[in-house]
Amino acid sequence: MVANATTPGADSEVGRLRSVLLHRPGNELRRLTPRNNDRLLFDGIPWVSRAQDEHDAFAAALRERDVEVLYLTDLVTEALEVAGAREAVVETTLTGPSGFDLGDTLRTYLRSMFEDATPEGLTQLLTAGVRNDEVRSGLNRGTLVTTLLPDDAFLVDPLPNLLFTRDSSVWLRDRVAITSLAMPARRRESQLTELVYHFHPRFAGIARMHGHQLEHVEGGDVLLLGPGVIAVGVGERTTPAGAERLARQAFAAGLATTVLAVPIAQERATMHLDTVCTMVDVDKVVMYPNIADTLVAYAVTRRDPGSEDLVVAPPEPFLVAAAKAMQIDTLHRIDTGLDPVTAEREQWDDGNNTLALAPRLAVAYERNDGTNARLEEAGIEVIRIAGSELGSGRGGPRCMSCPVIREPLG
Ligand SMILES: NC(=O)NCCC[C@H](N)C(=O)O
Repeated sequence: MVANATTPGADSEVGRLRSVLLHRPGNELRRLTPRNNDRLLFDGIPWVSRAQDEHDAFAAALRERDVEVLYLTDLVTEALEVAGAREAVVETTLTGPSGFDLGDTLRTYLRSMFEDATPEGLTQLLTAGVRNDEVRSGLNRGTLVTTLLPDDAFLVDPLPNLLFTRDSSVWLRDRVAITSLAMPARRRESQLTELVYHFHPRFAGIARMHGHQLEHVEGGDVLLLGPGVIAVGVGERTTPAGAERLARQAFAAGLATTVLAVPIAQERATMHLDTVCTMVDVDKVVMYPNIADTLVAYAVTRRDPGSEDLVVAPPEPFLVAAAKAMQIDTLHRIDTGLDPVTAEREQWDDGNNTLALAPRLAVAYERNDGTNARLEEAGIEVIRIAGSELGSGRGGPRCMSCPVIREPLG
């Protein structure tokens, strides 16, 4: 089954976007302070109401182009109404690695707090987290844990990076892969996407793959280059083992014939493949030129249909390997900037991180003048959005969106 206007699924980066999952920034951003922002993966302290305005304008630009906007927190709240959902998420939040530092008394207290909350209230607790000083007064005698932890210790971490819905799930044709996020500050995010895709009635019967407890894969590293061709960045966030398992699963489910494993430098500027390269047309990418000549891909295929054995080809220049796998003559590259300094500045500000709404129609941050001009010279219509506050988390329009329905390319 391939996506049509109503069936969830996406099999390309540029097919007409019909439905998208976003997260409107909320109280979880109000948790950021100069002492925790590095650990929580923000480069500064965003002005929250302005970030919300910018995000609302992003959502409005999508709706104007007939894209349905789904909000993650609405889906979580609705999923929590379904029998079994609350118990499942309370368990994954308070036990196992996420609840390791709580101790039994506090865990019991938080469990009853979570069980008594309304669905909206529980969504708030799960997204904005819980600070020590918020519960200490409610506990009669306190616990050793609440007594010894500082006031501002998080008993349940806030999730400011929920803003980047791209990373915690990814649709591959008619299946959704629940990802496994590498950074401790983001690991709980895919407990929420798991909750939504498991329990929300809208996704009943949808096949799920990968899994939040498996090897690390993040959606920002996964690019659906064309029918049957998936590129997977391998670096800070997606491990070689994560890419290998995703490739195996994609082959087994008939979702791909070639997976391109693309090593990227393990550093913040290149945390995901979509920070250096996104598609803006069926045969065009906007790409960070400073690495364009050194980026390589290892084409991974199956030895033969039905076989578990993978064949890994020697590395080739990324654009060459991609064009070959996509069976096109050339995958054209539009550079982020003409000179290396502009290119580096605009790559940092997510000039490469565009969201295609259709072939040759892309949403981009307005601040990247050079890149946007070059996109337009290349025949791409650019929908500019403000991102001064949104960008403080280091992610652009692609990072902030998870396509749920894209029409197949005609
Ligand atoms: N796909 C993306 O590149 N997402 C951006 C994620 C930014 C977030 N602050 C992070 O460090 O994970």
